[in-house]
Amino acid sequence: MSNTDFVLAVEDLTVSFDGFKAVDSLTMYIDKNELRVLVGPNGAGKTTVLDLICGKTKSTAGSIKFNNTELTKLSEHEIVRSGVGRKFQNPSIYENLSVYQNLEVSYPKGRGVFGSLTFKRTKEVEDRVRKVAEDIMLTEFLDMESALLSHGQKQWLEIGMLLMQEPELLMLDEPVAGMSAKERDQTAELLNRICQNRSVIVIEHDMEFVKKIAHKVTVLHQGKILAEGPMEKVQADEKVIEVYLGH
Ligand SMILES: Nc1ncnc2c1ncn2[C@@H]1O[C@H](COP(=O)(O)OP(=O)(O)OP(=O)(O)O)[C@@H](O)[C@H]1O
Repeated sequence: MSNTDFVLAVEDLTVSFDGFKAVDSLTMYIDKNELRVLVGPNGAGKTTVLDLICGKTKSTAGSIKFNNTELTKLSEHEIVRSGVGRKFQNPSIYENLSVYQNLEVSYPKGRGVFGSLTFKRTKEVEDRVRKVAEDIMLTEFLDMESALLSHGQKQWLEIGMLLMQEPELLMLDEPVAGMSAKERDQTAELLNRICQNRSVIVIEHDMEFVKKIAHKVTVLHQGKILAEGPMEKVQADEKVIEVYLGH
């Protein structure tokens, strides 16, 4: 299979911090419309992998190809523009704006100083806002000030703000942290819905949640892949059991 069959092809990716390899010769391929979950004990390198993909951290060696474009040579900004969206753990929404406005300002043309000055609410933007609001279950809250949303709804809004840019690859770091059981179920449905049109990489510790969303799971340990495959296979893997039970 050539690299062009994958949305994302990570090959021999390594990053050293003062000689310590946080990610060590990692090779991983993500398919179109795949939902991949990265799991692993604390310090395994999960966040660093996402930092490398979005350009926040520069690699020491190796390659990251997104639709066959080499990302390791691009700036964070260029990576976003090429179609990679990243959500960090803490929501960064504009609390004093309505849900509608938060989505609206995230529309690519409305971005930047020049963009916001010349920005007009067009039908295209409005249609996108409404579609995204539906995807993130916030249609009824479009006019509400975002500060008044629940913690879970704020997380969904931030996912929505990323969806406004129609990323082909979306990366989420522990999206259900702090959510209620019901919100977790709803988030699983949300993710299953949005990966129909894009690839998604999620870092997650909650194994019940992982089971509900993962097409495939990659287990990281000390910067390397310990196991990879469907959840049932990975859960039964002796190396994985060993690492998780800490023997
Ligand atoms: N900028 C940095 N400088 C030095 N060391 C770093 C840096 N970023 C990460 N590390 C180290 O790399 C290792 C991997 O960290 P990382 O945050 O990627 O792990 P993780 O799997 O996401 O863990 P957690 O589940 O706790 O978030 C850790 O030992 C961490 O201390």
